[in-house]
Amino acid sequence: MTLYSIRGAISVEDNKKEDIINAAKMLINEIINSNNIDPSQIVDILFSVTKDLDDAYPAPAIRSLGYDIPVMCLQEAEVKHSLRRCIRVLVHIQADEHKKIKHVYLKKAKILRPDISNLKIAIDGPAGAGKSTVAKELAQRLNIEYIDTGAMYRAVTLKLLDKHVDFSDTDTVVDILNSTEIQFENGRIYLDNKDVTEDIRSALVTANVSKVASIPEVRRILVSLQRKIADCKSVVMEGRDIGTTVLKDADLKIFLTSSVEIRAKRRYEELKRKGVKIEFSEVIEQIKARDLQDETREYSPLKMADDAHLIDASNMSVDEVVCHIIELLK
Ligand SMILES: Nc1ncnc2c1ncn2[C@@H]1O[C@H](COP(=O)(O)OP(=O)(O)OP(=O)(O)O)[C@@H](O)[C@H]1O
Ligand SMILES: Nc1ccn([C@H]2C[C@H](O)[C@@H](COP(=O)(O)O)O2)c(=O)n1
Repeated sequence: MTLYSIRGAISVEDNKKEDIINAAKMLINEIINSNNIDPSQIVDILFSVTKDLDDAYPAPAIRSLGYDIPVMCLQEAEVKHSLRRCIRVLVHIQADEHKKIKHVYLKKAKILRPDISNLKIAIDGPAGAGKSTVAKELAQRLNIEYIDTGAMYRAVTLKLLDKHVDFSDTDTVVDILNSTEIQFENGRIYLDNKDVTEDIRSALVTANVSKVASIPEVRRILVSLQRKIADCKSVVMEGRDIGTTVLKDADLKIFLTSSVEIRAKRRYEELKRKGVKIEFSEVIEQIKARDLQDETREYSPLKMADDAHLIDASNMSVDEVVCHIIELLK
């Protein structure tokens, strides 16, 4: 017999008896199911609750599930800025067989262990809104993966341009896509095993990517790949249709924007820093043209998901935006 410890946590909507009991039940059921436990293997259960949950103890959830297991409830240590309305649990089990333990974090409590909780954050918005800057920083702070879906459309565009493919020749576009490999590694993007991180930012790719991104077959293939990437790990994924199409069930959806003048100014300054010679008027026209094409395409256009949080970052620093998103996660 081996003794195993399983950790878990769940957030509770309101400080109401029913919500507390239901959340505790959901947490225990998920721990049992995802660890393939026979309830007779459970030795004891220790719950802790944050101070703001005082309408009921979570312990009755165990009895209402029909289990006769020793249970204890404690108050969690109060720590500044920590997750509110949260039930944490420690479950001890004894088993003859070897078990690979899965700790379970549900709802907003995923923020307690983003590394293991399949947390999905979707960030959408128009061109130059700061999506990649914010998504990268957020992913780094949460220690989870950052996926730039725009880079995937750019990589496909680069390949089609290199092969001089007519974008309206759908059969050839699909054939090429089906034999294309796109991978992210250490912040770099690889197209058929070649590092194309810089090449996909060229003016030619930028001018053509919206056209390629409006081809339904291209979107279908890339959306499926994006879902596969997010399937078994925590991600911050950014693009144009993440909240509306790719990750409809995301834990948090952000629609990030700024005025078109501010977006153009920031992009213009960025290009100047990189030594690119371009007029401000051209940058603003490019941004407007890309927005128009992304917003008006027939298939999966850029739009805010109904359940997304709107953030206008016109007067916010990157740090302010990231901190605001972390607060929304709690
Ligand atoms: N809140 C902010 N304050 C100041 N500068 C910002 C802010 N957010 C982003 N930037 C700057 O604006 C520029 C555009 O940001 P970024 O490339 O992240 O936008 P994006 O939405 O990913 O753009 P695209 O859709 O074209 O890929 C960058 O130079 C970035 O450093
Ligand atoms: N999920 C996505 C991501 C990107 N696109 C399109 C829209 C852009 O014009 C282009 C490049 O994106 P960027 O690198 O500028 O973020 O790709 C999309 O349609 N859907």
